Amino acid sequence: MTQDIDRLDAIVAMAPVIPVLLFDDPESAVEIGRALVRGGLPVLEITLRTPAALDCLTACKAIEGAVVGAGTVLDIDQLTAAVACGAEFLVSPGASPKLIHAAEGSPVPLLPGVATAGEAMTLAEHGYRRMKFFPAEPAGGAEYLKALSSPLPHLRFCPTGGITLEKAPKYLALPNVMCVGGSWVVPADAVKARDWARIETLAREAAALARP
Ligand SMILES: O=C[C@H](O)COP(=O)(O)O
Ligand SMILES: CC(=O)C(=O)O
Repeated sequence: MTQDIDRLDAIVAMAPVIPVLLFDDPESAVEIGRALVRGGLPVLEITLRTPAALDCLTACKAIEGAVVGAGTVLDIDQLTAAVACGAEFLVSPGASPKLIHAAEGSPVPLLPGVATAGEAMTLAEHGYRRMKFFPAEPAGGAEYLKALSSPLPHLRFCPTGGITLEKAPKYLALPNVMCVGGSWVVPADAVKARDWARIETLAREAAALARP
C-alpha cells in the first residue's frame, strides 16, 4: 500500500525519540526494551544488523506497552521476515526501487531514509510523506533539514544519525520534524554492565524533550 501516514503518525506521536537498537540476544533485548518503556520511550526500532535481531524483535513483542519495529530493512527478504515476526513498522537507511516496490505489498508502514531533496521528491512521487533523514549530522544537520522545509513543506522527517540529547532540541524545534532517532539512550557500556537503571534514566531524559 501507499505509506500509511495515519498509522506512522500515531506511532511517532508516542515519544519524541525512537531508540535505534542493536541487540545480540533476546534476554537482554527484553531487559533493555522494558527499561526504555519504563523511561517513557515505547517505540523500539530493532535494527536487522545482528544475527539475533529477528529473535530479539519477536521477544520484545511481549513487552507491555512497547511498539516494536524493524530497522535497517534493506530488501524484500528482510521486509517479509520482519513482518512475519510482528514488526509494527519498518525503517530503512535509504530507499531502493526494489525496496519501495516490496513495501507496496507490506501490511505495515515503511519509514524510508533520505539524505537529499531529490531522494525525498522521488519518494513523494510514490506517495511517501514521512521519511527518515539519515545520516542526519553528517548529511548537514538541522540547518540542512530546515532548508528542505520551504520547498517541501508537505514532508516530515525523523532525523537520525549522530544525534544526542544535547543535539535533539534543535531538530525537534523544526516544523518538518516529527521525532528524532538515536542510539545514545542505549550505550554499549551500560548494556555490557547490564545497567538497566541507567538506560531507564537516559530514556526518561529523552522522553522529556519538548515535542515537535
Ligand atoms: O546507524 C545509525 C543509527 O541510525 C543511529 O545512529 P546513531 O548511532 O548515530 O544514533
Ligand atoms: C539507519 C537506519 O535508518 C536504519 O538502519 O534503518
